[in-house]
Order: sequence, then structure tokens, then C-alpha cells
Amino acid sequence: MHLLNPALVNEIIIDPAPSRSGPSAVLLARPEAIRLDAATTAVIVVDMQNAYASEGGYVDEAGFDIGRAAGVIPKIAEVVDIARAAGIPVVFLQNGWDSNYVEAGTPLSPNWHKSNALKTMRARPELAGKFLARGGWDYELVDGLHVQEGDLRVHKPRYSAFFNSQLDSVLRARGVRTLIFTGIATNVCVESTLRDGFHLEYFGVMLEDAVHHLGPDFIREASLYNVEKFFGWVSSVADFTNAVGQLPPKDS
Ligand SMILES: NC(=O)N/C=C\C(=O)O
Repeated sequence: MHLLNPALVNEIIIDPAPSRSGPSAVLLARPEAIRLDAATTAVIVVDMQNAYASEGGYVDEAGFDIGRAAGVIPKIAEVVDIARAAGIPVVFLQNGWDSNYVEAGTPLSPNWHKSNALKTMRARPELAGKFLARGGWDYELVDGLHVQEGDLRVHKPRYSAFFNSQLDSVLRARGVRTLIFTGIATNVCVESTLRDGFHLEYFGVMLEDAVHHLGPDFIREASLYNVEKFFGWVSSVADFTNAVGQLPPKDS
């Protein structure tokens, strides 16, 4: 059974899994609508850690404006709840390294030079060991977003979650084809992961009101443009809610 939005019947609808047999729904998106179902879709929550959205976390201490970051937390909570109810897997990504920063690399790694967390800790030795270390507060997910039974948690040591992590195998093992992206930062880890997903043949959809950027507002526009034009699709929490609402509840 395919539940179509009648308003879309004459529009282009991208179908990442045309041989599916179960119910599907149409997610309104730019530049085209995209068909999704619970069996081949996953929600990816990128790095919603204290580091990126809480006062006193890495990004705040490094001098970025985190004023609007907290605003995406309830949006993401909504997306995650809706996905769980429909049986769509939710993957929480967490960015960082072991507490000795071995995984962060040495001066032979560009990460050692470009990571603003590492740079800030080197510049301010009183902060050494504080940022993005597994086991620490900075690494933990923000209050308001919690891994629940049935969710997946994937650790990642670089901006793209497809490098040196289990993400690709976790997704392929479940037959996932479409990735719904939420989290921080639109222009860094979200975009990097969506781009690498494109090259691995995943269909990436960014929910524009469930992501937040690092840097000036023009970078958000640039990132959304890149996704819409070259790497995937852009949709919203309301459209995701509407589409998933057309799917049967989990175990029904
Ligand atoms: N989660 C991210 O987008 N991170 C961006 C920068 C960093 O981790 O230093």
C-alpha cells in the first residue's frame, strides 16, 4: 500500500527503495519530494552534545555564538519521538575522542591543527582534558535528548561520521537507504556526513529547522544550498511529521 499525498501526484517524487513491499509516505522536500518508509529510513542526530549546545561547552568556550543552538533541541526531540513511534531507527552520533586524545591525532593529522576544541585547550591549558573526551560532561548528550532502548549510538572521531566509525555497517545491516539529518553543525558535521553519505549511495535529507550552524548566518544558507543543489534534499520538521504520520505505528 502506498499512501500518497494527492497534492503531489503530478510532482516528481524520488524513490530510494522502489522495490519495497510495505507502506510508504511522501516527504515534501526541496528540490523534489522523497518517498520514505520505516524499513529503509533512519533519523541521524548529529553531535547534540553539551560541547555544541550548552553554555560552558567547547563551542561556547571557543568563542562561537551558541545563543540559538538550544532552540533545535525540542525540534530534534519531536523528530526522534515521531520516528520511534513509526519504527524508524534513530542514530545518535557523538563526536570526540578517548580521554587521552590518542584518537584525536598528532601534529601529523590535520585534525590536530584544525580542531577548535584541541586548539582552545592548547591555548588555555587550564581547559586541558575538558573538551570532547569520552566520559566527560562535554561529550555527553544535552539534557532533553536521551538514547532510549532501540536507538543506536555511534561514536565518531572526525567531522564526517562515515570515517573511522561503525555508521555505514550499522545502516547497511538494516537496509537503510535514506538518512534524515538533524543536529549541529549544519555546515560542519551534518554537511560532512550527508556529503559522504551521498558518495556511499545514501539519500540524505536535512531538516532545516532541526539543524544549527557554526559561524555566521550566511554559512547556513550556503550549506542548505549545497545540500539542495548537489548532495541531497532539504525538508522541515513539520513536513517530516506530516509524512511519518501517514505511516502505520510501529508493530501495528
Ligand atoms: N559537530 C560539529 O559539527 N562539529 C564541528 C566542529 C568541531 O567539532 O570542532
